[in-house]
Amino acid sequence: MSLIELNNVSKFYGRDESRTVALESIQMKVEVGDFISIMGPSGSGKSTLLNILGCMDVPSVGEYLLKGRSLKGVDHKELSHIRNKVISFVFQHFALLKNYSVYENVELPLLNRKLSTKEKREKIFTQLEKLGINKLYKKHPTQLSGGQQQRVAIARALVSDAEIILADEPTGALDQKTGRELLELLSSINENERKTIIVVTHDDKVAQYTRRIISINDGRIAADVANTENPQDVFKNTSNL
Ligand SMILES: Nc1ncnc2c1ncn2[C@@H]1O[C@H](COP(=O)(O)OP(=O)(O)OP(=O)(O)O)[C@@H](O)[C@H]1O
Repeated sequence: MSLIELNNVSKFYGRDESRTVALESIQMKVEVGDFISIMGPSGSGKSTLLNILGCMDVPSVGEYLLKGRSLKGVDHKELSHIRNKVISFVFQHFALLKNYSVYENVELPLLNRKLSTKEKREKIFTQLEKLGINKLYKKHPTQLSGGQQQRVAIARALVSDAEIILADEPTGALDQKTGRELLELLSSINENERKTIIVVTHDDKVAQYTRRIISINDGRIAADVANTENPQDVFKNTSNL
């Protein structure tokens, strides 16, 4: 059984003459531990696909199966409950709350959990230490570099123990070196913690860090290939990310 399965999924926006076909007949399986990039030109449907994979949006046609369970007909409230339990998001512009400290930002996914303050604190510091930002716990996002902010966003994604991390252009707002460090971090989280990671990117070099590359064009899957390149080789002779 696959972690996620999309069966013949299409997504339309608008009606009649203004109708846009954002995705058409997508057939796709995501397995536990996959590290996938979704690539394609602007407007090809990458964000729409990520939103559907992340249960932020529902298909117009077709079926979404999560661990074998069809989410057809599941209401908004339950969908958001499932999403909060299983899926975490990392965004290009970090999406941190700027009036909250680093600690409070990472705490957000735990607010509805029945955990003691001590248990929460342990969970939060475990992630902050793993990402090398524990000393920054009192700071606010505006006091941090882009790379540090993205690490906070990753700590927040990991603290909930969600199995799937979806990242939309996670290195888009970072300089090359910081972007590479972040991708190495995601690779190690994928390998060491068996988190399933799906990254949307328009950047070939970002995709080279992942182990499976799905290309979409005009809302259709144009290619779905295993990536056998070793990122270390890809980057040996280039500083371009
Ligand atoms: N809310 C919406 N209403 C109407 N059309 C939409 C909406 N969202 C996306 N679209 C259209 O659906 C198609 C796919 O858009 P999508 O944002 O998924 O592409 P993308 O590959 O993520 O693009 P980009 O790389 O520019 O972010 C585009 O033609 C877009 O104009």
